[in-house]
Amino acid sequence: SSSCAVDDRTYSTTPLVSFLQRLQSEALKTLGPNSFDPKLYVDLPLKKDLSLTEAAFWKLPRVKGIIPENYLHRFLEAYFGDAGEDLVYTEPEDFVPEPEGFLPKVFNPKVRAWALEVHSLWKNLSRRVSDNVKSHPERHTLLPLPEPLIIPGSRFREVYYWDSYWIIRGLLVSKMYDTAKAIVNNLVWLVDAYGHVPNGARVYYASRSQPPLLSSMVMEIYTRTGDLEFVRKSLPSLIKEYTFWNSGIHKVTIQDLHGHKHSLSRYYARWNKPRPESATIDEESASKFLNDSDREAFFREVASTAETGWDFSSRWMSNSYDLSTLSTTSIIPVDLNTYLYKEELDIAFFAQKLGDIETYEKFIEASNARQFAMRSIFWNAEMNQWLDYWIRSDDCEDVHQFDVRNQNDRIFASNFIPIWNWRLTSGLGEHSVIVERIYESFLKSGLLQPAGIATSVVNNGQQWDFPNGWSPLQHIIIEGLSTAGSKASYGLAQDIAVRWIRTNYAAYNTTGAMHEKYDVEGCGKVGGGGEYKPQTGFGWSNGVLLALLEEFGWSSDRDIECSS
Ligand SMILES: OC[C@H]1O[C@H](O[C@H]2O[C@H](CO)[C@@H](O)[C@H](O)[C@H]2O)[C@H](O)[C@@H](O)[C@@H]1O
Repeated sequence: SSSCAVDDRTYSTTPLVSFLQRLQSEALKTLGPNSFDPKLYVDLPLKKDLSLTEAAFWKLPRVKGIIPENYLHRFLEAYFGDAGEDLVYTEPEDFVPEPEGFLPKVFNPKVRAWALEVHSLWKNLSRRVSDNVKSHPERHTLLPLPEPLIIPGSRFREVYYWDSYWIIRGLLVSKMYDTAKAIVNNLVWLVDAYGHVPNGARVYYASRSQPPLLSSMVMEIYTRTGDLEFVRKSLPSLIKEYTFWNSGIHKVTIQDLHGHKHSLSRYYARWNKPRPESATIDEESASKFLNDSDREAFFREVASTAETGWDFSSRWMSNSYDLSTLSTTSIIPVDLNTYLYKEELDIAFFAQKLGDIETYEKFIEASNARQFAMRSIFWNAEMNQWLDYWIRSDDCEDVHQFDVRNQNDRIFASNFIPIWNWRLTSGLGEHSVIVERIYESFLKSGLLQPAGIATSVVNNGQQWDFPNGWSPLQHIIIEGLSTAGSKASYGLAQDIAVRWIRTNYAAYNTTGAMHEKYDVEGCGKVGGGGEYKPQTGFGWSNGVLLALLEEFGWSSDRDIECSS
């Protein structure tokens, strides 16, 4: 990690989070590591004031420094509600069992019945913040979002930033426009409160964000509903969020070989301690660091990696098999800049619709500059992929000098994320030729597997690596391939969608659930690896499934079962 002097101010933690983290660490000593989920403890709502709770905690007996299990259980019961209790179930008002015009291209009766079941899962995932949080915010780590919301599911019992984009894509297929707008209104509320959208709607997530897709959410909703008033209300927050990503520690300047200076963005959390939701794990991972400043630098990389949404992945490690080599803050990521490019175009579009020509022109100019920057810094014409750029850890200049050897030529699904917006290929050559090259490069990459697109080609046990496939990455690449304007790449998009839908279906039949991630080596296999047990529910997988079924349909004579 970098030893350069940077603005390393961090968020301060709250007394409640510090206490719950202490409880988490004591609970681990009592209960042991088997099936221990550290996040549970920082999600516990207090029944009484913190001072009373803390006083009772310190009075608990300890045997050889450990709280006996029966005492711990009694204490938890007396002083805390259940994790997740501060969110209450609420039936979405715009839910109907079979919306009019639902999935008109899905004819196969089995697939239709299943899609309707997945559609009905929105009801399971629908919540609102309980009144207790509003009356006693200091007893909860949950943030008091004003409107109804949809959670990813299982241990992810609160709103997540980038998950919400695919949840909204699915809600739009389900014609649940009000629920989709409520999600955006909540995120806008968060931008107004924090200046950015936190990773998730818990106070312990506030020091970092997640991949910025807020403008994309507004765009999808606008495209479906034409609601310009909704755009007008959201636009100031989109601009505020844009500033967060393009200033201060998130902004990096790099000079190319022709002397052009480019501004690009990176992930960078304002946090240099263990992540509260995984503090026991982070403490353990940091045990090899002997001095405080190395530990702090490592914790900063861990939190910044959580900001990427890809936590954790060899993509952020200089040694693919060693988590302690995380270097996220020294990496300029292809996907983040693709999302920001889109944000610039979206803001320009909205501003033009609203007659704000000055903002329109400013954001068109910004998008042109980022397009040029991405072409100059990320594009690799030999591989026909966009590669993350690594800033050397000893390069402390304000302006970094481009060196092609600092492009990371390892293979990740993110190397193809820019195809989500084909305007990013302008200046690279004739469109049809570039499409063909990228298409070939993707086919040769090793990412395409029997059940979908792998996240990387390295199997190191991390969850954002091989053999896991994640719905958001399938969706972006499929959408990119399908909009390239080439028959072959549309065919490939459809082929990947069919593989993904089949694997989701097979796993749903055997497990009764939609999953957070899948193992793409074989049809019907669910994902694994990482620091927590695989989760079900699952917001973004449901959203992507519905969006793919809407785009590609399913004919009555196409089998849904895994093909042998
Ligand atoms: O508790 C560990 C980490 O869990 C989250 O990350 C994973 O789940 C999120 C919700 O589906 C998803 O947005 C993220 O991409 C996943 O890696 C959380 O976002 C992390 O910040 C947290 O440390």
